[in-house]
Amino acid sequence: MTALANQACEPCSGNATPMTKTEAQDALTALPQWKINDGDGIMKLTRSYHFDDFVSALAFTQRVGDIAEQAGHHPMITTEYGKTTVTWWSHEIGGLHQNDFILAARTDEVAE
Ligand SMILES: C[C@H](O)[C@H](O)[C@H]1CNC2=NC(N)=NC(=O)C2=N1
Repeated sequence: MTALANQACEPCSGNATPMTKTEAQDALTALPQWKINDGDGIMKLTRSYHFDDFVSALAFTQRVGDIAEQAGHHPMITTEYGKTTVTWWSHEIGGLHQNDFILAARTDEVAE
């Protein structure tokens, strides 16, 4: 498990400050396959994973769901034939928090 994936998540609290764009870009260096998009004005961390079929994409989706439930922090997941897209952000603060980067790293850990 990578150092980032092994970090403890902080409890989600509405009074945390969202990362600045610079802070998010810096944190992104630890997650080279991930992208930051803020098309709707909220910075989000996203990556697509490719699989041979729908069943594999769905099984990965469940593994990500297990990570989320364990952490109490949840992504948006789109699952289709051969592809699962995972997007992390912190709803309560309307942006990115270190928790999102930790959980993105944990997501990479369960992608076979
Ligand atoms: C009550 C519950 O713990 C909170 O609503 C959690 C649930 N999961 C969450 N997931 C994400 N990504 N952001 C949140 O702010 C969040 N809040």
